[in-house]
Amino acid sequence: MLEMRSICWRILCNRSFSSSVTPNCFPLVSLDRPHDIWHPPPTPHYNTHKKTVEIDGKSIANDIKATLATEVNHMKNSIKKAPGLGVILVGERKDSRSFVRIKKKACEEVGITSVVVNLPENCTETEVLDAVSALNNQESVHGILVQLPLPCHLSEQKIINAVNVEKDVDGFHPVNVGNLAMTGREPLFIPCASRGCIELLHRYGVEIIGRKAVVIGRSNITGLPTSLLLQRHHATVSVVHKFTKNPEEITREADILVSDVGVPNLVRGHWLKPGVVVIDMGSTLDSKGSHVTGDVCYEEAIVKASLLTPVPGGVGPVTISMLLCNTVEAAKRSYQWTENS
Ligand SMILES: NC(=O)C1=CN([C@@H]2O[C@H](COP(=O)(O)OP(=O)(O)OC[C@H]3O[C@@H](n4cnc5c(N)ncnc54)[C@H](OP(=O)(O)O)[C@@H]3O)[C@@H](O)[C@H]2O)C=CC1
Ligand SMILES: Nc1nc(=O)c2c([nH]1)NC[C@@H]1CN(c3ccc(C(=O)N[C@@H](CCC(=O)O)C(=O)O)cc3)C=[N+]21
Repeated sequence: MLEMRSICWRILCNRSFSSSVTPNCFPLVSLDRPHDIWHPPPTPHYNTHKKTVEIDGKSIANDIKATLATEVNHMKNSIKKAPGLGVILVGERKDSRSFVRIKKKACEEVGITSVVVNLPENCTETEVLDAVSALNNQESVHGILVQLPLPCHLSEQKIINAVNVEKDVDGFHPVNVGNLAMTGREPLFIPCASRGCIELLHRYGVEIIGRKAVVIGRSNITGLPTSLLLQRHHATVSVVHKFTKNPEEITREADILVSDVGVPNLVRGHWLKPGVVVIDMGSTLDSKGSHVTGDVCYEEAIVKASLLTPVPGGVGPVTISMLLCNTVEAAKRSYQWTENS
């Protein structure tokens, strides 16, 4: 038996948690706290047969969504309010439209109200800022997401800065990122893909403390927050980017490898140490918009890694469920409502 306490779970349930090690029964895991360091089971279930285990992100996401649906239902019965997500989508990019569709459907599944503001590709920055401001002021909207990337003529920086920090469910506002980076500070929201990555590691019994983690990519939305969050969970983190020389020499050292690049098959078998845990966050949609590919060469990784996320069906669905968590947490904070109130 392992005892695992997480702030997030305590907020959800106001009790500590004890469970046997199965991937589908873990509580949600949030940031580390001095007294909430999670200790892994002595014999992780995933590598007992020395065979690579594929991480089932879909079933974890379903599990999280079921928990959230119950909670949202309680909230509706108790205060007659539902959590609300506002999404701003600019332009016609196929991948962005597809991601927004997925997010909207996931909201429906758990009872979160969602509103999508569609703006044309050639809209002005003022129009986007006005849309952000309208959502900031809308009481029924607790979370705001501006789908990225934005067309080049719009300042992503200005627009993200305009989102109310308390509604920043993407966790991209500099105040939230700064608080994630600084020891002793707590962001209101952790970026969904990074939070999803830690969630998967915890649910599969992967020890993070003291392990060597390598993150490929350093973008504001995935690589950077993932490396910060892994550090907060006490991994020793190296970051690889476009200018890194001989990246495979660095990745071969990794106990945990996270790839956040968007280049299919960048990570080859000889980049991996035998037994490594691989989290493939890459998600590249083909030109027809029908097939998504990760960064890791799956056929080569499956014979080297101990644990591997597939694409699709790995970290992607968990990222979406983390967005739902962040939105429910935002609504709870806004109404000062807990399961026990
Ligand atoms: N599954 C999920 O939940 C999510 C998936 N994604 C996916 O993750 C991927 C990355 O997204 P995003 O971070 O927005 O992309 P960006 O293009 O913003 O960032 C890519 C990063 O990869 C680095 N990079 C590019 N080429 C190489 C290379 N050859 N070797 C090493 N590093 C390289 C860049 O380095 P440099 O900084 O030097 O330019 C940069 O830091 C995309 O496929 C996206 O769809 C994103 C969010 C969530
Ligand atoms: N403001 C903002 N927030 C984001 O979180 C954000 C963003 N902009 N821009 C783009 C990236 C990308 N991203 C993904 C989320 C889910 C999947 C996902 O669910 N993928 C499925 C497959 C999806 C499919 O089949 O099309 C899977 O891996 O199984 C992928 C990628 C979030 N992003």
